[in-house]
Amino acid sequence: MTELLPVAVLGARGRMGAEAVRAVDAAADLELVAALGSSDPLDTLVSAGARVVVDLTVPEATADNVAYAVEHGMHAVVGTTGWTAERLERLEALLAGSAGTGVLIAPNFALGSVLATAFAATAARYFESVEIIELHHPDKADAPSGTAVRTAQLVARARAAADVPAGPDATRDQLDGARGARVDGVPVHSVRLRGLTAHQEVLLGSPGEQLTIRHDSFDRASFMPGVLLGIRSVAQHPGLTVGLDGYLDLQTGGTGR
Ligand SMILES: NC(=O)C1=CN([C@@H]2O[C@H](COP(=O)(O)OP(=O)(O)OC[C@H]3O[C@@H](n4cnc5c(N)ncnc54)[C@H](O)[C@@H]3O)[C@@H](O)[C@H]2O)C=CC1
Ligand SMILES: O=C(O)C1=N[C@H](C(=O)O)C[C@H](O)C1
Repeated sequence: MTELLPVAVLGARGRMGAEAVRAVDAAADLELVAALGSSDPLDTLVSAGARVVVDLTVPEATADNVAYAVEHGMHAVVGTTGWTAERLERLEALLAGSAGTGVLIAPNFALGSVLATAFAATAARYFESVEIIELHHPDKADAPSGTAVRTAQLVARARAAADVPAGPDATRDQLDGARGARVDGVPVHSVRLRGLTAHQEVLLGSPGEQLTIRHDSFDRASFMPGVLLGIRSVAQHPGLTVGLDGYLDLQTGGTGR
């Protein structure tokens, strides 16, 4: 009989965590050995024998959770937002001393979203203007979304590599925030609206034309194939991978930091 892969979920009683618990439970090759909430001790991960830890918690907790997993030789699959450049650098330093341990930080587990971001990065060099609108449910803790930040970073990277100048913008703001936040120079606008789940539009404009790249997650089920792919693949990808595209055969140039 093939051995089951022991998996723990952190944030197990949250919206994403509860969905991940169900997905792991339903997978014939995985065994859910721990499902932890905010008041459960991390030591449980060791006593339960977890090999892969899935973190779906909050930006304030995720870095310490992942550090604990890495320090104890467990791989981590992370969907939680809030991974700044400084946090990623600290994690990379930690991973340098833990040969063989893999961490996947996936701003978005939905395949359509990963593709939409890749398409946006590909298109970005061909248009004068690029702006991002992300739209989410109003219980979301953070803005802008991790997906929008990642998309803006990859768009900016692609435009810089092709020497595309900043988009034209003669507007003077009459109110702070009217033009959104800038992520690496790309305007990002955040909508929070009851009824929504997770949505994003990348608007690309040039004289006389517009390309809109839109992705919609209508249900958190959309994230589960990506979560399962991450769990099953993370051990084969030692070190840090940012973006599920790092585990897929996409030509985005967007993997890594
Ligand atoms: N990468 C992706 O595809 C997706 C990522 N997310 C991100 O995942 C995170 C969670 O999102 P939701 O489930 O909607 O939030 P949520 O608020 O429903 O769930 C978070 C859960 O984490 C728990 N928690 C807080 N600190 C903890 C700790 N130290 N240990 C264990 N549990 C802890 C909370 O009590 C809560 O139950 C957010 O950062 C969100 O942006 C959400 C959807 C998809
Ligand atoms: O909080 C959410 O819901 C989501 N968070 C992630 C993000 O911030 O990008 C992924 C997805 O957009 C849903």
